[in-house]
Amino acid sequence: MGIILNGLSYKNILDDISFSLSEGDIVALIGANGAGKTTLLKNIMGLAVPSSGTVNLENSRIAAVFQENILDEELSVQQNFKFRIKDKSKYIFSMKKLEEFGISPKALYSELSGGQKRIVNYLRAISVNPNLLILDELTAGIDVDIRQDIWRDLNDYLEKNKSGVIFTTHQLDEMDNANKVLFLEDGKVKYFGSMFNFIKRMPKVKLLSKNLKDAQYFDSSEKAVEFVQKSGFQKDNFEIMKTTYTDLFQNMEARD
Ligand SMILES: Nc1ncnc2c1ncn2[C@@H]1O[C@H](COP(=O)(O)OP(=O)(O)OP(=O)(O)O)[C@@H](O)[C@H]1O
Repeated sequence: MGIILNGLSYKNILDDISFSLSEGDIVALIGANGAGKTTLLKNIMGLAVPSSGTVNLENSRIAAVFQENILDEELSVQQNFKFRIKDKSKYIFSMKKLEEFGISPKALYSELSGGQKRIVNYLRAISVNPNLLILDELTAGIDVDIRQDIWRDLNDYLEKNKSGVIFTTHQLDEMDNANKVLFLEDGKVKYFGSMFNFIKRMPKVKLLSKNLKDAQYFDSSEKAVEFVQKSGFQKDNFEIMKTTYTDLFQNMEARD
């Protein structure tokens, strides 16, 4: 399994995107609203044709979950799966998973909540045993405990199948699951590389103060304290805290 993108551009949305992934890579595709994440995934899937550049998928069996629902609304969940999964053991496995997630196989797909539909879409995707999963906002609008259940299940699948994954999310804590980060800004790659380096290059602490318009970022608490002392901030007028993924993300966007 592998993906190689070479200079992919799409209309005026994506600009000269190149990166490659290999087996077992779990990539967090992040970026602000409208950065081009979904458009990139659709180009990879062949649902949109690049204006220039190439997408090379080597021995990849891809399954995707996009934000739109693609199963038949008027059928039950069970009927939807029966139509799509020919292998009996995979079908039984999917039925078991549905029950683990508390979803009745007999329920009409149209009557499920938005979150339940996404779980069903995810289970349908893994039922075909893909070695590349494309997950666009899989956990959007899903309660935190169910999100954790989905990630536990997905990590279990990945461990057993050595599949690659590209997932988008606005829940930046989900980046913990990734080993690589692809950060898009205005359709361009702002960062592509290991999660480890992504975190390493970012500041460790942030300083908030009524005296500052924006948060200030520092490589160490000592440097933040030095700044506070130099600026003469009063004790109750500032706060120094550890950076979170949200800070990393905002800080990268604010750069250049
Ligand atoms: N079918 C389309 N035709 C024209 N423009 C489109 C189309 N789909 C998306 N766009 C535009 O392309 C840009 C990128 O959209 P895209 O949905 O890929 O962003 P995104 O990063 O996935 O955003 P979000 O986080 O909000 O889902 C946006 O400016 C959007 O308006």
